Formats: sequence, structure tokens, C-alpha cells
Amino acid sequence: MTSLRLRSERGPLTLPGVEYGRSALGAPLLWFPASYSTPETGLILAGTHGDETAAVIALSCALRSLLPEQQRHHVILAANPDGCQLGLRANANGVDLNRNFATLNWKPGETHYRWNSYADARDVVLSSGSAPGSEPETQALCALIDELAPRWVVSLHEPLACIEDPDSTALAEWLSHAFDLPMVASVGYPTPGSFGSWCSERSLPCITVELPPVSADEASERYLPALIGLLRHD
Ligand SMILES: C[C@H](N)C(=O)N[C@H](CCC(=O)O)C(=O)O
Ligand SMILES: N[C@H](CCC[C@H](N)C(=O)O)C(=O)O
Ligand SMILES: [Zn+2]
Repeated sequence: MTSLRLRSERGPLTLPGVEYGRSALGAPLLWFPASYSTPETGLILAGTHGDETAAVIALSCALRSLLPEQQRHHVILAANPDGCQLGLRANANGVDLNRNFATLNWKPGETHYRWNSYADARDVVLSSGSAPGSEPETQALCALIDELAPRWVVSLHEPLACIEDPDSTALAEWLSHAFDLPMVASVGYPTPGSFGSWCSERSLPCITVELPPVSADEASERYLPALIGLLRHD
């Protein structure tokens, strides 16, 4: 393996990120292009849920560990920057973005999540949006994906501790091994209007990496090799 960036140089991101839209509160939505693009280039995405920050931070650490030419896949560190800033699962409009995609199974009204991983019940209420794809973050992400046409998408979440791939692809098997997390065909509960449903309707392979409940500090150690490997995956 060729060498990575020296630890002492991993503080800043090398490139500023390219704006692909604005959030509900007007924050820039940023993506970080692969060093060069081929038909095999994928997209790695985190921070759809703004309270799932271990994945955002660990992915940023992995990106900052690479020499610029080593980044083979596009990256979005925070698809929901307002949620990240406010510590919310939802965006600033109270919408769970992973229920807001314009899919055949999109459902109006309430959607529920668990307060934390100690809770059994999904009893905290959010909205799926006023209409399918109503949110600026959702619209901008879909437009970017239409433009980039990635070969696959890996979507990072937490804390369900699994690799979800309805198609059991070779990439999911690689991820399962690299992250030491079990592969599943479904997270086990309905997610109408989710990003995975939207990808599936486009025949775009989407693998969800669900980290376990883990701190950012721990994730930046335990999952750094796997995330670096994913960013460089051939
Ligand atoms: C525990 C966490 N707040 C939560 O609600 N987790 C899941 C969803 C996990 C995710 O979105 O990645 C839940 O059980 O609803
Ligand atoms: N824990 C995530 C699961 C996402 C499932 C994935 N298949 C998708 O469609 O994005 C959620 O509750 O939003
Ligand atoms: Zn999530």
C-alpha cells in the first residue's frame, strides 16, 4: 500500500468542497469529487441524519488521511448540515430526509425514530415532508446524483451495526469484512421514502453501512482503515 498523508498534515481538508445546493437554513451543501472520474466511480455519503456524527467525523478523518490523488470515489460528508449543526436527526424543517425522497412508497405524515439506542420504541415524531422530495437537501442530492451518475452509493448511518444490501453485492461483502459488521438484506423495519428506495427505483446500487453506537473518537480509530479502503476501493 502506498503511503498516506502524514498524520501531522491531516488537520485540514485539502480541497474546499464543491457546492451542490443550499440547505433549508442556507448552508452550503458540499461534495468532494474523486481525483478523477470513471464509470466505476462511486459516491460515499454521510450525515443524512444530523445526529449520526461519528460516521461524518470518521469519514472526514479518512478523507484527510489520503493524498488527493488517492481518492477514487466522490464524497458527501454531511447531506444534512443543518441537522449536524443543530444536533437533529431531521433537517431544520423537522423532516427526516431519509423519508422524504420522491419514491413510489413515500408516505405523508408522521415518521418515528428511537430516542437513542437504549430505547426499544420508535416514539419520537418527525415528518416525512409536505410532499415527496419537498426538502432542499433531498432535491439537491438527487440532482447531484443524476449529474454524477455514480456506479454505486454507500450511505453511512448509525447505530444499527450492520451492512444492509438487498442485492448482496461483492462490495457489500467487502464492507462487511472491512468493518467487521454482519451483512443483512434489510434493516428490518419499513423506510418509505428512503434514499435506498429512491436508488432502487433507479437501479442504482445502494449499500447502507450502519455503524454501531460508537463515539466519533472511537470510530476515527476503529473504522479508519475500512473507510480509507473504501475511499480507495478499486
Ligand atoms: C437510535 C437512533 N436515534 C435511531 O433512531 N436509530 C434508528 C435509525 C438508525 C438510522 O437512521 O441510521 C431507529 O431505530 O429508528
Ligand atoms: N437506519 C436507516 C436505514 C436506512 C435504510 C436504507 N435501506 C435506506 O433506504 O436508506 C433509516 O432508518 O433511515
Ligand atoms: Zn441514520
